Amino acid sequence: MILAQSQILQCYNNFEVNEMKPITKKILQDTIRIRPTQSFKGTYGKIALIGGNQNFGGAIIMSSLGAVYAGVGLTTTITDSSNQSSLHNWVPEAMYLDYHDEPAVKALIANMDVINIGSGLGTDEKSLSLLKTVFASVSPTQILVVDGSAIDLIASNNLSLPKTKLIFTPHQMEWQKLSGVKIKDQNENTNLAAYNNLFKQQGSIVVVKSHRTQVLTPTGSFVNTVGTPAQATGGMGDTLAGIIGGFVAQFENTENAVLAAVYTHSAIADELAKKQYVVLPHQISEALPQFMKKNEA
Ligand SMILES: NC(=O)C1=CN([C@@H]2O[C@H](COP(=O)(O)OP(=O)(O)OC[C@H]3O[C@@H](n4cnc5c(N)ncnc54)[C@H](O)[C@@H]3O)[C@@H](O)[C@H]2O)[C@@H](O)CC1
Ligand SMILES: Nc1ncnc2c1ncn2[C@@H]1O[C@H](COP(=O)(O)OP(=O)(O)O)[C@@H](O)[C@H]1O
Ligand SMILES: [Mg+2]
Repeated sequence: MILAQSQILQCYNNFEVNEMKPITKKILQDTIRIRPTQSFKGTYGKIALIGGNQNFGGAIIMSSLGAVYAGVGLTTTITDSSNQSSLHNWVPEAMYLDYHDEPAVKALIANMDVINIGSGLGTDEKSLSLLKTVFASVSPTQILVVDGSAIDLIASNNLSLPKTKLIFTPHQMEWQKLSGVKIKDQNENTNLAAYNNLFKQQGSIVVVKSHRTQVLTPTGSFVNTVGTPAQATGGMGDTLAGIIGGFVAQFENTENAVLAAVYTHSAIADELAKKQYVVLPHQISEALPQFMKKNEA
């Protein structure tokens, strides 16, 4: 069978559309900016991170560490009161608010550039109520990073999504719940098809985490080229969510900021894994300022 030229072009175009582009080191120089002399903490964004129930306090602490060490100007951690002193031991730069005080939560998030929700949030009634409050409060100009338990809650309660800039960070099981694509069937084509059906139109970004994380955006799809099994430890995704929040709060192009955060998280792990059997999430955060300095442009 001989294809007409227009059909060949169509095949080529389809191929181009489905081919995921590699995320490489170049994304760092496209994203991480030398800081202007005339700036102050307000220049680098305000973030609130919501999560960490009595059992999963570590998750929101690791996430907060990621955001602060990524350089966001002001960070507030909204969590269960049992986590307050550990939070301040680990990261005194972060402010604290009790997540049971929903009127105060509403008032605070109104002033944020970025809100992260879900790391260690849990899936009980309290968690659901908080998620609904946040969904009802966010505005279209804010960025909402949705991780962990918040993804489970959306899927199991079939929640409708708020009209804001959404970034989802599911691991493969969470992506299965959110998209309906079973883990065994997840690949570049099925993930992209589900993304196009469910998330593309509203302009959301989805970070499907795995040993080679995919980033699906309205303008293209990308696959990470770095990362190590030394990262396979609890809290690694919580940390990534914090770094993503920190990058999108500071850097202008949201899509590039997400790609740069995904690359940075794994590239630091690769570096540490040259000398360590396992890389701990907090070590990645602590290495961020030096890594970002080396790669600013
Ligand atoms: N120190 C802490 O406080 C931690 C809290 N965490 C929080 O705990 C909550 C539940 O987390 P998870 O749903 O990850 O943990 P779970 O262990 O509750 O659930 C994950 C389930 O998905 C399955 N699964 C299949 N493929 C997977 C993949 N590629 N990656 C991960 N799981 C896969 C697992 O076998 C498991 O059954 C989240 O809010 C999370 O943020 C976790 O991040 C772990 C550390
Ligand atoms: N074998 C691996 N190679 C590279 N990266 C990995 C590997 N295993 C896990 N990761 C990374 O670790 C993180 C795990 O995320 P997640 O399961 O949400 O962790 P948690 O919820 O415990 O913080 C993701 O960023 C994923 O890409
Ligand atoms: Mg997770």
